Amino acid sequence: MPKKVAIITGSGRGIGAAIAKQLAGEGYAIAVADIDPDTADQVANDINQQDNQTARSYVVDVAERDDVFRLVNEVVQDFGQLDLFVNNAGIAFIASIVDSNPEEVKRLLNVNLLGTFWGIQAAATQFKKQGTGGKIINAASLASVEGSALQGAYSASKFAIRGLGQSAAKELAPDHITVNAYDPGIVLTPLRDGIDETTAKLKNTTFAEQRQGVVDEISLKRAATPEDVAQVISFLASPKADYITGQSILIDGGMRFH
Ligand SMILES: NC(=O)C1=CN([C@@H]2O[C@H](COP(=O)(O)OP(=O)(O)OC[C@H]3O[C@@H](n4cnc5c(N)ncnc54)[C@H](O)[C@@H]3O)[C@@H](O)[C@H]2O)C=CC1
Ligand SMILES: CC(=O)C(C)=O
Repeated sequence: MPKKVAIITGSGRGIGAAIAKQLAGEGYAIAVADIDPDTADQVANDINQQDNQTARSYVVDVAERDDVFRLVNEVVQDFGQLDLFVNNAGIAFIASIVDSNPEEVKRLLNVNLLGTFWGIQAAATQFKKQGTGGKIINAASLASVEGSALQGAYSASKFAIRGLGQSAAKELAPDHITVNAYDPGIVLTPLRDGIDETTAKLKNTTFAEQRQGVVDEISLKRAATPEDVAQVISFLASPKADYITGQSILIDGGMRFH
């Protein structure tokens, strides 16, 4: 039986790399798609070195609609089909709304929000063409349920991704396409390190103190690993989640309840 095929954007490192490795271990052929060709190659090589695991690397800037459609076409040419699209790529910066640089704001919205929009559009177009149904999973965030100071653009992008996912879930259900999201809290990745480094500078404190302050807010008293998050994507991608759509799952160790 041919392997199911998954595209994971932003899978050259961090949460995306953990998702790629988790799903490869579960039998998916993986398209490791990232703007950084070197890290994408590295993750694909790591996967291919495991017994019976398959991956290929692809370069994509998710902010570019043509790039995202080209990615889907290339993956279908290489692997014959598409079953799962994970819109994981995302960027963040820390600044007050008043001080936010307009170019940085536009780039963030282009990558996080429009990148997810194009991903849904390209994946759903392919699923409809195949007539197979499919699964789309989007990276939202704890920042999609509660805004934080110094994360205005980021929070706006993540709230919007949740709304977009709900609309897509309703529109695509007749084609047996489910659309869900994951809402991590604090995950130990380069993106989170960047947030804590900048926040520490702005608050005139150390990185260690800033990080500890954040971890103190987590009921489980530890930040998540990328592998913690990948377990939830594994569930959402599996047949166990066939009857779940339009949902967003908090993975924050009990920081917020709603
Ligand atoms: N780390 C955390 O604490 C949290 C992360 N998230 C979300 O999870 C997702 C993954 O985050 P991390 O792994 O922490 O980030 P990361 O910065 O460690 O990794 C992101 C990956 O995306 C790639 N990327 C960036 N822009 C891209 C573009 N335009 N096109 C294609 N690839 C691009 C980067 O090259 C990198 O490999 C993001 O959407 C982020 O907003 C959500 C909540 C918390
Ligand atoms: C990076 C991120 O999504 C949070 C919640 O800080």
